[in-house]
Amino acid sequence: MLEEVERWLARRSWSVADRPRQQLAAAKRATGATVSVVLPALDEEETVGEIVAVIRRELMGGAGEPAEGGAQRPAPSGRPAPSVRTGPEGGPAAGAPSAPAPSRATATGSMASGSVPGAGAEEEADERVRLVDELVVIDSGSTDRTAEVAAAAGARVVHRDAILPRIPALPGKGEVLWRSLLVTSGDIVCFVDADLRQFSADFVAGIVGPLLTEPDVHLVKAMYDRPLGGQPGQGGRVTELMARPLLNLHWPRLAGFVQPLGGEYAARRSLLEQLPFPVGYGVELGLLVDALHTVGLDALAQVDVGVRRHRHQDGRALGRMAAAIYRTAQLRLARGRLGPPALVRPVLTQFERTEEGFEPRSYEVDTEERPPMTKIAEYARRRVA
Ligand SMILES: O=c1ccn([C@@H]2O[C@H](COP(=O)(O)OP(=O)(O)O[C@H]3O[C@H](CO)[C@@H](O)[C@H](O)[C@H]3O)[C@@H](O)[C@H]2O)c(=O)[nH]1
Ligand SMILES: O=C(O)[C@H](O)COP(=O)(O)O
Repeated sequence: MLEEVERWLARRSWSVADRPRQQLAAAKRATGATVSVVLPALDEEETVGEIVAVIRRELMGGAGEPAEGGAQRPAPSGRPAPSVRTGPEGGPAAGAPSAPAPSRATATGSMASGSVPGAGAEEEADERVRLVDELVVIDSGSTDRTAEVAAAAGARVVHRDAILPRIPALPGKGEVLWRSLLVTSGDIVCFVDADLRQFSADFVAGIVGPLLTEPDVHLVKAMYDRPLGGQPGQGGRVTELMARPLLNLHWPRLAGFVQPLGGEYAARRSLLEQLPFPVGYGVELGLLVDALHTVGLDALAQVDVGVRRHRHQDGRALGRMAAAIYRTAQLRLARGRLGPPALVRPVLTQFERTEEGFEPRSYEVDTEERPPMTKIAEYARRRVA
């Protein structure tokens, strides 16, 4: 792992528990920033309603329901506490150095020093938590009841074809994220997948938080454990098999992202409006690489929001997703969007959830090649003999 990435992990990886919602609400008032949440949705009638309801209830002042009390909420059990540890490269957890991993206090040091005036914890007891100003579901061409369910739960629903009709919509998730910028107005735009199960409002509060409290942060991705078939850490197959190797080898500065493909991320509109959006599943990798080149690594961050459960696609569908991601990378490489000079010995950094957080473990990538056997003297001699 690059030293720059180790430093970034210590500075720019947090846990949702680091920024209580009341503190975020105060920061939001102090800065006057507005927040839009966008849910791209293609046939998500089973899950979209619950996600909309949770966001409205917990982050939009309850929409008629009792407001959250002024006391800071205790962290529910299972809430992530630590963020990312910068540990030894390639070593097991037991081999961790005695030097302390970046603690939560370290990670939030800039907040503690009051980077946003008025963002202290002493807020009025009856302050409602209004972190989200608008919630929009962009219907990506659903044939099920996604639009009705989302509207009934309280979202504004906009069909992709109703946005910018001058340019006919192309299929794909990136297309609707791009179009969403035209029908939302928040200074901060927060994307959340509509297929999440057991959704927690921490997903939104976690990634919007640093954008409200850290003026130098421009894009924040969620990180989480991703179970698959009941097994922790086994989800995110395209992430592990395609995106992470691509990023490590071509953009090693982005190797510290635990979930580079995750669909939950928030960014300043001022950044998003400058970036091209791949229309399909390449959009996350494309935005990450282009954001790196536009605002630099220190303007990017990640926040641990717990566990992500979602609808899993089958292997063939993931193969098509992987191809789109590879193509997105290829286009950026062709445009000269390269990271620092290739590492002499390329490494792959993976992450493992431990009690302390996500622990990076780096492995050398096989890179040596043997010459054709005809170049080997012993082989030539053997043929003569
Ligand atoms: O044409 C589409 C396809 C998907 N979606 C929505 O986009 C979200 C994510 O799509 P999904 O098929 O569930 O993606 P995953 O298989 O979960 O893929 C992961 O990896 C992708 C590639 O980076 C990301 O886009 C996803 O957010 C991320 O969850 C869901 O709300 C979908 O309804 C659309 O709106 N339009
Ligand atoms: O992000 C990914 O890698 C894909 O969404 C696949 O995720 P899954 O393996 O958890 O289905």
